[in-house]
Amino acid sequence: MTFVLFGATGDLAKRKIYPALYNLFLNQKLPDTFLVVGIGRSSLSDREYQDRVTESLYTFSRHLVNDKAKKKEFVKKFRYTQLDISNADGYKQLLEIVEHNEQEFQIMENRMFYLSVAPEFFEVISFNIQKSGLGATKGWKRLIIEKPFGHDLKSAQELNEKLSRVFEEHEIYRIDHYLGKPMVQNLEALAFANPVLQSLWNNQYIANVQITASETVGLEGRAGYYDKAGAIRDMVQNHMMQLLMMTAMSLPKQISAQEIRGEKRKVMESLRLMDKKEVAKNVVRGQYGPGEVNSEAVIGYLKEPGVEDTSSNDTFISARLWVDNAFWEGVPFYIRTGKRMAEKSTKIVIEFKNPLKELYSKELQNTGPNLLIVYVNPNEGVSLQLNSKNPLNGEIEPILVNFSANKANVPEAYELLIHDALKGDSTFFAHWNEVELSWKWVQPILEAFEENLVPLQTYCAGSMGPEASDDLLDEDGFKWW
Ligand SMILES: NC(=O)C1=CN([C@@H]2O[C@H](COP(=O)(O)OP(=O)(O)OC[C@H]3O[C@@H](n4cnc5c(N)ncnc54)[C@H](OP(=O)(O)O)[C@@H]3O)[C@@H](O)[C@H]2O)C=CC1
Ligand SMILES: O=C1O[C@H](COP(=O)(O)O)[C@@H](O)[C@H](O)[C@H]1O
Repeated sequence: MTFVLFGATGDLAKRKIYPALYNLFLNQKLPDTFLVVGIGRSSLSDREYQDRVTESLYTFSRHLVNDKAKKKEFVKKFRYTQLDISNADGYKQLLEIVEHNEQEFQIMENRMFYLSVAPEFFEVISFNIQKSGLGATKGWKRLIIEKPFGHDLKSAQELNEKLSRVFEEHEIYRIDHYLGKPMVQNLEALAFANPVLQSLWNNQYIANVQITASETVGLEGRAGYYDKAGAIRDMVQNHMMQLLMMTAMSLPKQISAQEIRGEKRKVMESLRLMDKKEVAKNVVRGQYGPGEVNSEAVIGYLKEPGVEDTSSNDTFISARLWVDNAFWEGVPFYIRTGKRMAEKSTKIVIEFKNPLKELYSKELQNTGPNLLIVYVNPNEGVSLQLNSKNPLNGEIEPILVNFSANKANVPEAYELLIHDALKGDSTFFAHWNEVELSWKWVQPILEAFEENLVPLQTYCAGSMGPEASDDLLDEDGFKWW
């Protein structure tokens, strides 16, 4: 297999892709014969490129690089080609290099094209892969692409149309790194391996579902991208919607990529679309002001380097969604995500109905609802909030039954995903249908923001977002957990 990596000198390659490949190599999960052909604009010799790969392993690999011989064997597989992505002629030379190496090292003609470059290059690269003959292999060809997939519904559809001239849907692996997180991959197992949960996973027992992805970081030098994207495109259209699909999907008859993606698609098809005039009733749009995060003073968004002081970009979104199918009719799904919030936490909270409270209101006055909490990041685990009698005072009070996953040596999201793509398993990649349906839900929100139909609420850095976000749940008699 030849792993053709566009963007080989970039940040993602250095932080995620090389360490992931190295860990797969150590665990013997890469094909016996493989070669990585890295592509960038910079001028580098193979040796200089290999040194960069080595440096990335020392800095970012989850395994210590203490076996020098193994490390040497691994980096020997890396070759570098300087190529301007938009220059069609350069791809002929790239084909020659790939073919030469395939022959010399008897590598099977399986080619993985990984586009770790800005999205405006996706189209030209795929076009040139086809035109140069790189895509005409005797084995398989696959494409891994990073987000963002389009800027809105129309641009996503156009991009997909162009990619699908070169790659069939089953050859395209759209990375959403949230789908590579072990606890997200565990969601379906939690349901199918636990009949007790499975039988409760519907509107008869569940009062609401809350999905939070809060971050403490601010812009991290990415103003150029983020100020145009906002939380709505950066997190909601992709990661939050994937978490929603994974939570709301019904158990498929078989655990296969096709069936799971089919169930996710059904969720998206049942998602109630909003008219842009309804957006303000269901979506809260926020931007952080100055404040304190982890006991340190931080500046507000408008003072961040690279951000115009008139920017109305959203750094926080919360929203109420409805999945109009037989399982979820009447159950609100709430999502919230933002930068510069009080804590770094991604979690899914299922709040169960509490019919007994009506009957025993006096006895159960100190109790809480039953909650199932799936901690995705940075902690991984599951908690169940039950009510139990406190032997000290005889009161019935909430208690938490906790399971914390052992994170030692758990593969990182990119490792799991690259391994799946190499095996041809697309279960945890975003299918085009999911991406398109997700943009369909997001599109009226983009338009409402554009036309200023939704007030921009300022929140203090270090808080859990604007008050309006709490009000959204309060209207329905709930609160964020
Ligand atoms: N970094 C991250 O953590 C994440 C990134 N992503 C996505 O991954 C992709 C890559 O991001 P990132 O690595 O951060 O980007 P960088 O800006 O760090 O790297 C961009 C890469 O593209 C190469 N490049 C740019 N223009 C050309 C050109 N004309 N011809 C050839 N090569 C070119 C650069 O080469 P050179 O250095 O030689 O100029 C470099 O290797 C983006 O789509 C981003 O949205 C997604 C999630 C997280
Ligand atoms: O894709 C992105 O995700 C990160 C958050 O990822 P996590 O794994 O740390 O939860 C976010 O910071 C970034 O803005 C976004 O592009």
